[in-house]
Amino acid sequence: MITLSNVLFKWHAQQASPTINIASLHIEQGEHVFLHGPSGCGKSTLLSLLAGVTTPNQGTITLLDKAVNQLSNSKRDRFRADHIGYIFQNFNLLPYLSPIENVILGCQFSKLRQKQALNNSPSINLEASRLLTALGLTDALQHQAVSKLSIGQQQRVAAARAFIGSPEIIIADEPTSALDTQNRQAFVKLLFEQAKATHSTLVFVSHDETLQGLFKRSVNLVELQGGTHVAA
Ligand SMILES: Nc1ncnc2c1ncn2[C@@H]1O[C@H](COP(=O)(O)OP(=O)(O)OP(=O)(O)O)[C@@H](O)[C@H]1O
Repeated sequence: MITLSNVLFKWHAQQASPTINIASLHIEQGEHVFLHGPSGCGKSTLLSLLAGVTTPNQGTITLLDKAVNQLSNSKRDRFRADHIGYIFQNFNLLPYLSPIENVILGCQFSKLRQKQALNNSPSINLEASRLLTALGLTDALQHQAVSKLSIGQQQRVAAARAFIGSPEIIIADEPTSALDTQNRQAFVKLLFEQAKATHSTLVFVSHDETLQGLFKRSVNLVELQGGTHVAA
């Protein structure tokens, strides 16, 4: 569950208008939301607020009944590690590690997620492998260096890393931009399956309007903010 209430955020105090100005946004647990809007309208900024990487100047961001903007930095880091899986645009994988090793990193900083991973499989390694298989990465590919994988295969590794330990919230920032249309749609469907299995909320950012129809709910960030965005 994600709730934003009267959230204002400026990157610089002297900014004339805030980058983020959201009176109200509510996303139910387990909902899959397509977040879109023109370049520069604040999508990545909103994701960093949701992930607690930045905090708003005003307002409240409530995730899973916790007002995360009121937590100390260290508690916010803990909350993020325990409850949020993040799929980055450029995947942020460690190229010299194998897919299995990269996926395990997803729960390295969270005892809670390690425990939850062990609810599914006898070891964290086996759980990483189970997720990679579910996301379509063959066993043979799971043990070689990630740098030898195709972009589409790397994307599956990034997704498995976000899902390990069943975090309640998955944030995906333009994860499909390097793929062709058919593979983008297939990847989104894989994310839906995984998110459904763990009843995770999915916030998916993309410029690609062809993906919008796959989602039950889409949020246009410009409209959400009152339609005031002026292209940078
Ligand atoms: N770290 C930062 N420091 C200062 N300003 C920033 C920073 N990150 C983003 N901005 C500014 O905030 C505004 C929104 O940027 P943001 O990256 O959130 O937009 P976006 O909708 O994700 O764009 P895109 O679709 O091109 O990725 C832009 O004007 C940008 O210059």
